[in-house]
Amino acid sequence: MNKNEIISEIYSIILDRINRRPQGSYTAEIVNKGKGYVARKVGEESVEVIVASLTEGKERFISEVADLIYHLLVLMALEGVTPEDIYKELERRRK
Ligand SMILES: N=c1c2ncn([C@@H]3O[C@H](COP(=O)(O)OP(=O)(O)OP(=O)(O)O)[C@@H](O)[C@H]3O)c2ncn1[C@@H]1O[C@H](COP(=O)(O)O)[C@@H](O)[C@H]1O
Repeated sequence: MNKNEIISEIYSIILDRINRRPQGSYTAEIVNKGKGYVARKVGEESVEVIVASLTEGKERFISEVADLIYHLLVLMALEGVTPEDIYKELERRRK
């Protein structure tokens, strides 16, 4: 897989899980608990990124950043916001 496309690929898989809600899908499990639950997971993972940065070292930091990005993508999907929307906003801000 092209590394530059991994965010879009995972986002597509997340959309599929939200539409189909298959058994055994973690995405389906947290989405079934509601947007508030997913939003709180984003908050929880953000705190874990901070703790990893301050006390736990690089490997743990990488793992927690990946967890945060995944949960953010789920929340974005529930908001109807795509990675392309975020890329556009970042592009607009670029100096
Ligand atoms: N990238 C991820 C990913 N990163 C982290 N996680 C899950 O996020 C959880 C991490 O949260 P926690 O540490 O709080 O663990 P937890 O205690 O199990 O979570 P809670 O009970 O608190 O909700 C773990 O259970 C991981 O399995 C992910 N789950 C799925 N993906 C991607 O999403 C796709 C769809 O996954 P499914 O929905 O499981 O099919 C997969 O193909 C992956 O690409």
